[in-house]
Amino acid sequence: MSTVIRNGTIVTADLTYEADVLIEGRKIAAIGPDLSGDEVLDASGCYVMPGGIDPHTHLEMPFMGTYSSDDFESGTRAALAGGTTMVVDFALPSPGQGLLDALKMWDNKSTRAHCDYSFHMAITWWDKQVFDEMETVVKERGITTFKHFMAYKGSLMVNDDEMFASFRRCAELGAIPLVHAENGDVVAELSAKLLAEGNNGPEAHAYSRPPQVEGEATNRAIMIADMAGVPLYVVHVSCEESHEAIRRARMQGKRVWGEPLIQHLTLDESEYFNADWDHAARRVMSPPFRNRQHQDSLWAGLASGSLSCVATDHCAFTTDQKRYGVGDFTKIPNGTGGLEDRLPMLWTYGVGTGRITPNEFVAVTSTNIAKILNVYPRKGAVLVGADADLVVWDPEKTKTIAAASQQSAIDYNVFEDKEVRGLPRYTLTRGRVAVADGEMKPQEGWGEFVKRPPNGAVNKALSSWKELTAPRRIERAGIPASGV
Ligand SMILES: NC(=O)NCCC(=O)O
Ligand SMILES: [Zn+2]
Ligand SMILES: [Zn+2]
Repeated sequence: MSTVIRNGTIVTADLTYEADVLIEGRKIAAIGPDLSGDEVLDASGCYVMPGGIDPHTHLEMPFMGTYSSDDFESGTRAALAGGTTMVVDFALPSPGQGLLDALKMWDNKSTRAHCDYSFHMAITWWDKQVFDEMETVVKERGITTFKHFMAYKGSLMVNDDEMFASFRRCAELGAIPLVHAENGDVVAELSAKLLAEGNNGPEAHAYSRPPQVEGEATNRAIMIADMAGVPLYVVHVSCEESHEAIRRARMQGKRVWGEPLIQHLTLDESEYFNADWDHAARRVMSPPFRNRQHQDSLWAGLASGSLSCVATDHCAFTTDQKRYGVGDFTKIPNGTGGLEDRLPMLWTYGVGTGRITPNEFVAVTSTNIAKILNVYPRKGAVLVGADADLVVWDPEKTKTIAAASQQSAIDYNVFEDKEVRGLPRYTLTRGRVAVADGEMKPQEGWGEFVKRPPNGAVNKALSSWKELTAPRRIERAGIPASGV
């Protein structure tokens, strides 16, 4: 069975050109003029792009006394509806739980996925078992990224000594550490003070996490990674202070990537001042939404290349779940949705306004992360031999975002009423048409786990450089090396 995508304009991270795409089975078999196949998809007036890769989701995540409400079934269905064909979720051991044990739980949940997926592994505690199991996670399971929470004191947070030890282990294994960069100690102090002063509404969540807590933690993680000799990926960069630390590090030759979210790019802190408690609480996430200046900084980072990937951190809680925090903002489950809306929102507010080009759009939604995760060009590419994870993008198609018509299982949408221009005409997952003109054709269980090889090009280059510039003993006549 073959499929040909006809009459479209291919847009990749570096090229725009007219050609047909022939798919045989799960792969792209040919690219060129006048191709034919058993099934024809008309792409007239459309762009043919690599499907989106969302590197940051929390599907059915146990968190703050509950579970996020989108699981791998509804979450990946939402992804495909919006043109995303691969998600990377976080396997999260509870403190004291082994990494391999936690992975079994994520293996079970993910059997329902409609599109391909991979995992990051979180390091939530530290001892010899974790150190040892990291090797199996990388070498046998093909999971080469390890997340560290510098916030959520008392639950997921790790301290600097644990982070340094884990970063060094990542360096040895050719893996990449990720950080949620907020100073958890300061957040805990500020939260207690705000509550004591009677500030218990959702807006106090934002007051408890000012940009400084993010800037400080980002800079600290960058320096720790540099001392450990490992690249670093900073998730959900929301403010200039954090972006500044990343920008500076990159200019110094440090290997650091920053990931803003579509929510921080397009929604601002005024959401928390809404008189409706539910409206504000539904938007509580960490880091919180910021002001216009921070948003401008993030957009500039995407255009200039100092920020690399746009994600969602999709972690969706219903209104009822958010209400656990009535009277105490620290109990509002942290997280927002966005899987279905990331591409249309970024196209509308990024390409539609001229802040980024269509090629930059492909880079930040797909190709850059495929390279960072070392799965390029199998994913993130329109090339012969690549997986046929594709989106046929209609730049003129419009809709008004509404919870009533979304795939996500929750009862609201943080982008409610936003008008978007630019939507999938078709979404293909490994050659299978999962969305056709707004009609969903999902297949539960179609999604496959994507194993990733360690030691990508950046890890290799950085370890060579660190080895070359490592401190060396000065030989002195009559002084033995052992010190005896
Ligand atoms: N971001 C957020 O508020 N919730 C999801 C967990 C995390 O990434 O911190
Ligand atoms: Zn986080
Ligand atoms: Zn997250």
